[in-house]
Amino acid sequence: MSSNILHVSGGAAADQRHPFLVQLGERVRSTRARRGMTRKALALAADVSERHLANLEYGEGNVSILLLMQVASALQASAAELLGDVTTQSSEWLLIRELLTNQDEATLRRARIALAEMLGTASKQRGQSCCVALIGLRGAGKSTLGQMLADDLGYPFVELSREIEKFAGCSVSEIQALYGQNAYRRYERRAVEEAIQIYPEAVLATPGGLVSDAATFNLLLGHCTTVWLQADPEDHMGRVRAQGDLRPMAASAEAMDDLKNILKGRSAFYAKAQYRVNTSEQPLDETFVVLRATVREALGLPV
Ligand SMILES: Nc1ncnc2c1ncn2[C@@H]1O[C@H](COP(=O)(O)OP(=O)(O)OP(=O)(O)O)[C@@H](O)[C@H]1O
Ligand SMILES: O=C(O)C1=C[C@@H](O)[C@@H](O)[C@H](O)C1
Ligand SMILES: [Mg+2]
Repeated sequence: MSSNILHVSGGAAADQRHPFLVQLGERVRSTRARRGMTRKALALAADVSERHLANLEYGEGNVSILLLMQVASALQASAAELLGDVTTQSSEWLLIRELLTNQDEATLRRARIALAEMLGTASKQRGQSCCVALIGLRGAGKSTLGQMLADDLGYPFVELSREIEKFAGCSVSEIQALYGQNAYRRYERRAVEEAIQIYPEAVLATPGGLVSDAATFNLLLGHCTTVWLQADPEDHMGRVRAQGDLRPMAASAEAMDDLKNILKGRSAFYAKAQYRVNTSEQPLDETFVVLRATVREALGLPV
């Protein structure tokens, strides 16, 4: 349905209103009712005309983002609440959001860990898991150092990308090309679920993009001892290039900028790992010494 036929009112014409705008209007009305505000009072507080507000409430007219922000602010609600974000859809959700709003990162982290334990997405056992997951961007050294670490610990080494390819019966790039990114993420989730179920002790090399799926990453954080293998952008690029593989920066004239942006966008997620080892500070064998000591100490094994 085209969105330029929205200035209609009532009766059969109401059928032409876009369902999203109708629901948006209903949420504005119900939030206003919850706040005990008349339309007139809200219009005044939001500095919009009553006519405009009525259009919004009846889903007639494609409201501008700025006007929506004004209305949300006057209702002391978030724009997400008016837009119908899942985290605003019940009284419990709203109360939980309120509890977490304005908390610092450290408190939010404690809340996430407590929730994961309560909801069963974290391992029941307290302390460090013997399933060690290495995370980081492409070329961080997850496969190379992961195999070395597994050999040293006497644990199986699990390359999650290979597990994904086994489930799918084709390569990672074929999964992405043939079935799309969402299907790939489902395979990735399944590979993590199976690995943590099958192996009480293992070293997992994870795909670099895993952190972009919050549910899969929560699962990993809840069940594994996690290490972020960090590197400078130049090293990520140099190592990936040396392997003759330019994904995910292929076909980009500004490959380095892309890589830096990906790293910047993901760093806050990679940083949720319990430990981090900087692989750019020393050559491979010395990095392994640092990683080995970090993991052995975490697992309570002799260094
Ligand atoms: N200090 C170092 N730490 C880790 N790897 C290093 C270091 N110096 C050089 N390398 C080299 O960098 C490469 C890292 O590639 P590797 O395939 O292990 O990364 P990866 O994180 O598994 O990447 P991908 O996400 O593409 O699977 C290896 O060839 C390794 O020998
Ligand atoms: O860093 C990335 O975005 C990716 C890395 C690969 O391991 C795969 O996860 C996928 O090809 C995407
Ligand atoms: Mg690898």
